Amino acid sequence: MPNITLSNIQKNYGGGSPNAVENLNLEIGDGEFMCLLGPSGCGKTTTLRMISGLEHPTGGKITIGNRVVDSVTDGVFVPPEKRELGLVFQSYALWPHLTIENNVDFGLRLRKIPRAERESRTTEVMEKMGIAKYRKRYPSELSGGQQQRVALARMLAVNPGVLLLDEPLSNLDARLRLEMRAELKRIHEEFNTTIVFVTHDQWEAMTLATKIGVMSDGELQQLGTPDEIYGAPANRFVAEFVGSPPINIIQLADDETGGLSLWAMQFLSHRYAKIESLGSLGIRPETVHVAVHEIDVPDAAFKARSRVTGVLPTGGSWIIELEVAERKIFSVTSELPSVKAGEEVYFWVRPEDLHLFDVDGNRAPQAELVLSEVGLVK
Ligand SMILES: Nc1ncnc2c1ncn2[C@@H]1O[C@H](COP(=O)(O)OP(=O)(O)OP(=O)(O)O)[C@@H](O)[C@H]1O
Repeated sequence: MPNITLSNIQKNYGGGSPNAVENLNLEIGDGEFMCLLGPSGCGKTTTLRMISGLEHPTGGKITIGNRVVDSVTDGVFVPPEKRELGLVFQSYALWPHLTIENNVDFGLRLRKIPRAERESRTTEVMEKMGIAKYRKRYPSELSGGQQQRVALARMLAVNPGVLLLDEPLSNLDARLRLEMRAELKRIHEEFNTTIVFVTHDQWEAMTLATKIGVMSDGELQQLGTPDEIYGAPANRFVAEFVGSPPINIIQLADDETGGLSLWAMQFLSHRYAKIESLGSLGIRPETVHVAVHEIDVPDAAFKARSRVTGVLPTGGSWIIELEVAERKIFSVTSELPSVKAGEEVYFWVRPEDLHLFDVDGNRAPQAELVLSEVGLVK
């Protein structure tokens, strides 16, 4: 199955608008489940449509396998139907006048596949997708989730090497979404298909992807595995976009934020000499520990005295809201908290759990390394 390579891809829709996609370089490997993740308007759909050939880039080159399918400088453009890709968009239009079986069969007919082969292929895919029992029904007689599965089956029947999916689960309720996510993951494993999936839903991306490309304002912010994106965000945008509840950010070198910023700077300057190059400190809520007594806090930890202002059950876990020097810090725990609103406590964080960003908001890995090494030495 082919690799897809985007080199310096740019897209401008004209009319004086800014570039919808800017200097995008992306390599999608064989068998990859790549999620393009980002807020509304960041250029995800435009990118997917350029891969499919539904949209023309205004700069750069796209290669699928060994074939250049788009090259602005060389004037190459391969139309969508010649790219051998499967497409499913938010609205997964099925043919209303055709039965489910004929909808699934549709692409095979177009390709003039012999009847016996068509029948066996259609049956196989419908059985795998759990829709064989609806084969004689019409789309209007199925639920949204069932129709979604028919749309996927129709695509899988022609066995495309690559599936391009644009928010294909956005119309489903929470339970069906979950089921369909599991279904997609299964399809990916079973059919060994390369999948490019567009979503603004971080959970969807984290649960499905082998690689995530986080986009903002037409630019790729980070490309990495879900663990890399979550555990080592390349900049503050990625850190704040991924994670729920969101990462706590403490702005450094800003006297007006008061005590917490100052304590953070003191803590960091004891361990990391070049404090002036740092701009902010990020702390994921699940790494914020709460202790009633100072003695329970490890020596090397970053700690601050705080007050519990709320304990919020979320079903299976709790968010503890803490206030320190007029700032809110959120902690998440899966164990029933022993603290109550109004109590004075310490919150503490292991040095290796601190995310450091420079003044431009980019991750400062060297500083983190120094910090965690020094931090562990008592
Ligand atoms: N056909 C078009 N003509 C002009 N501008 C467009 C067109 N399609 C998209 N844009 C603009 O390009 C930018 C990127 O849009 P795109 O649809 O790729 O974003 P997205 O990340 O997929 O957003 P969403 O999640 O809302 O679908 C936006 O500013 C959008 O307004």
